[in-house]
Amino acid sequence: MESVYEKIAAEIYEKSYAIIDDFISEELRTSLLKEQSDLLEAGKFRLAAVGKGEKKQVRTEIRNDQVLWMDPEDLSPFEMHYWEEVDKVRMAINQRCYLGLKSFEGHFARYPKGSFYVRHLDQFEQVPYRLVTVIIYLNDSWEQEDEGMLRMYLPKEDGSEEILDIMPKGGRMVVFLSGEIPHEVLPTKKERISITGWLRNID
Ligand SMILES: O=C(O)CCC(=O)C(=O)O
Ligand SMILES: [Fe+2]
Repeated sequence: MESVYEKIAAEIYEKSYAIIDDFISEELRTSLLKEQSDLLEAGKFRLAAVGKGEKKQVRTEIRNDQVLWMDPEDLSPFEMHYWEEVDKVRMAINQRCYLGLKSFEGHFARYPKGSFYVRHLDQFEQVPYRLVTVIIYLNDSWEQEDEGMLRMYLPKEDGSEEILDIMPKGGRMVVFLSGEIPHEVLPTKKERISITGWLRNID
């Protein structure tokens, strides 16, 4: 039988994105959510920046979420568990798509009520090594009226775009090619928690 990792890889190969519900167990989801809220309370989150290196700056008209980067050298047991799962996704994508993915970087993200992230690509000049975006949502519950959708703009053969809105339901994983799918986070009506990361072709 095809594993969930192989299924993700096959979908990435076929359509450049994959959405998998219940990718992590409820136990791991609630543990990561609790960890996030403890870190937030400890004042560890910062307003997210855009750009990289000298061009890095906080621009709240572009994005106004708060993030906490994970330290690969100092992962908590739950973070480690999640990274191991992501590593299986990495290997499956390499087998199927030959992307030569070598490592992962990621951060917790908290979108307070009213926050958003306007349309962008995750791969840009300063971060060409980001090949695959991997997001896991940690929210306890999410309803249509909470908004805060991830809106993906899927490029079509005729040059037009198809819009796909995805609810940030807890346990749901979204994977897509960082350089190919523009996307945005629509303004959220409720606090919205996730881990966003990127598989890279560098160590
Ligand atoms: O949280 C999401 O749904 C997407 C976040 C995002 O686009 C990013 O952090 O680059
Ligand atoms: Fe993004």
